Amino acid sequence: MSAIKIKGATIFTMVRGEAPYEGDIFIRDSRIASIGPSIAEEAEETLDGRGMLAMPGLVNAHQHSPMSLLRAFSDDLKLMDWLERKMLPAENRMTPEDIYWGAKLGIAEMIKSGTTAFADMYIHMNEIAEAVKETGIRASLTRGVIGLEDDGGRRMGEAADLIDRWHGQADGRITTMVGPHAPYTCPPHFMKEALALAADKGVPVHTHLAETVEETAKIREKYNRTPTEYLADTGLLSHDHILLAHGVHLTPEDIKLLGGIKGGMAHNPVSNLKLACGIAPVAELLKQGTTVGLGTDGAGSATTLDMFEEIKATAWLQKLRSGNPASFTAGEALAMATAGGAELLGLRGEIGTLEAGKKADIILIDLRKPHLQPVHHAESLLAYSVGGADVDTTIVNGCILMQGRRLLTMDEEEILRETAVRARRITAGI
Ligand SMILES: CSC[C@H]1O[C@@H](n2cnc3c(O)ncnc32)[C@H](O)[C@@H]1O
Ligand SMILES: [Zn+2]
Repeated sequence: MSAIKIKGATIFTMVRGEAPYEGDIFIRDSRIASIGPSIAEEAEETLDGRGMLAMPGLVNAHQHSPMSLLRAFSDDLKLMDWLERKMLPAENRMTPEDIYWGAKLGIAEMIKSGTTAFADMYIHMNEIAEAVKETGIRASLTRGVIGLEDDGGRRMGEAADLIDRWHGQADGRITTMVGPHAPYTCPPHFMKEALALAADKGVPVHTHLAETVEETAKIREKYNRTPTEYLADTGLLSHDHILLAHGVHLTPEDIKLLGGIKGGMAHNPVSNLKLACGIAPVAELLKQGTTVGLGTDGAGSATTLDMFEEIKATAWLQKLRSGNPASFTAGEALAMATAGGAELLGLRGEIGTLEAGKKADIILIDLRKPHLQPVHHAESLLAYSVGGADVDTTIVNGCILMQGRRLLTMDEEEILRETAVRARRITAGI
């Protein structure tokens, strides 16, 4: 039994309708035991929350964590060129060890910028799972599978092994999904095979959808469908839980189809901006009843894994798109980065808000800085002024992973040393 008390913080539970208040949080083992204006019970460890804002940890709902090795490696290309000419050749050179260190680099950045849970899709997933287990973060892991090559079967086998070996491991911090990569890399029979595996194992499906106009044109030419209709035809949209990434190019009919899904859409605005993919119709999806969370996508496109950047970009893009600054609020963007992401990872009821009984995934933001004062409206400050570097403390599953900006479960120097050498080797000459 371990207990931690956060004392005298500004608590922003992010429970709908609750305003921030001064108070304490008492954590016992992995959960919030009590939360309120004043808690008398003493704990083995007390964190001084004065000057800090406590809020739910951020959930990065779509990521490729080892792509941190490819950060700032390739700019100014369209998605297909970027993927085929730069990312895939570099990925083909990555060893399982590279993946392990790349994932650790990504996880270090996430913990340092307030992300406590993430959804990952990549290759060599055992190494990513080991990194998640060691570092203490929470993750939903997916072996990305592509059905265009003749070893798709082996990859599907690896997807099944990942689920058997890791689902529910690391004190329940790891869950898993099945990941057919995208409509343009997975023909119908392969999509159906992936769906059958997900149904058999009882796990969600995680896939990319409708990211570019080129994808839309390709799927129209091949199947005379929109990418969304294509997924509906293969049965994926009727699965028990589906995590879709992007959803930039959607027709009104597509949006209606997506209104009925269980799971939701991960919006990745920074990656979509940088690759000039477009602006996703987030407001329309929400109106239709689709849950929307936020993701960064890999650092190979977004360049950072700072979810506060995604929160800002989401609110600003939706305001710009509608031409109405009142059309999308700071609170909506924050809710997408917390409760929305929790729903997408299948963890609603466990994370996403600060409530007694929920998992203790909490971040403390140090507000004692010129760019964070005065505090008129906490939501506006969090959405528009706070950056990842303002996170002082990160707690996952009741364990402190960062305190005073110092990582407690990782050797930061070692990670920087290892990844610098590996990144150079992987990208040489590409
Ligand atoms: C087979 S593992 C996942 C695979 O996805 C690639 N990827 C990274 N970012 C994107 C994106 O924005 N759209 C499509 N695919 C992407 C990554 O490089 C891996 O190869
Ligand atoms: Zn992606």
